[in-house]
Amino acid sequence: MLVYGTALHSRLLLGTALYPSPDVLADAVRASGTELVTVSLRRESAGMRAGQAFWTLIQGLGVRVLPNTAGCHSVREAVTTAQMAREVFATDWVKLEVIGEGDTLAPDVFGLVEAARILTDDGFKVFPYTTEDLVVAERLLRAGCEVLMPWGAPIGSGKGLNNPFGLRAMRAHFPDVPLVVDAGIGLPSHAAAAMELGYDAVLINTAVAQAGDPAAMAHAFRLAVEAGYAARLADPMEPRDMASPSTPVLGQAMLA
Ligand SMILES: CC(=O)[C@@H](O)[C@H](O)COP(=O)(O)O
Repeated sequence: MLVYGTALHSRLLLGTALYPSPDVLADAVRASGTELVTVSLRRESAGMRAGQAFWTLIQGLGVRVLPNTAGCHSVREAVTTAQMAREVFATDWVKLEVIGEGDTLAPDVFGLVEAARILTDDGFKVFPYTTEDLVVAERLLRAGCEVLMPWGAPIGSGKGLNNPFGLRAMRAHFPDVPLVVDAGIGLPSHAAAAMELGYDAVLINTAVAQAGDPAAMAHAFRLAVEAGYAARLADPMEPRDMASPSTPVLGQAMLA
């Protein structure tokens, strides 16, 4: 996947929150084969000591970092958090979340577009966490975003792809824009389904971090993402309503 001029070979993006320990997180990152992990500035700056240890751990893993504005509920908060993250993590990439509603953690798409415009004008490479709404998607592209990250389902829900039709429409409408399903994926089969729809990558946190064996689950997601991507490249058959014999019969059997 080429995003903001950078080639990412792994199509699995991993969140770094909610792991039972730093060692488990490190094992999961390695098992996932990811090249890009998202980190929350708010979490890392909560305790200076812990923040520094976490940052040292991430740097040792040799992966690229995508700071996020998780937990921000206003444009101002998201923009300020992104600007601080740029200093702390020394990158102009930012996963932009502007949360609009507490029960579903649905994005505030109006605030998202506004914040995306401010940040791209300020030189950021914005990865917006959005819905599958095509109008919002157009506005985000016009605001300077070169990648879109629609939700699969609410963050942390593990529900999978709530609206495969909407995600399919988004893929068809933006054939050349890198698209990443972000949030709500609970199982490797959900990730494979996203890739089979033609998505370029998936971003997963909770389903790996909260698994009984996060490293094993990270490996399972890695395989699923590769399988789904390979299936998409292999041009899957179209489903049909009626049966179609898979063993065509020509002529009649010669029975004595
Ligand atoms: C960490 C992060 O970026 C999350 O906000 C992201 O949306 C992942 O969601 P899940 O935890 O549902 O995988």
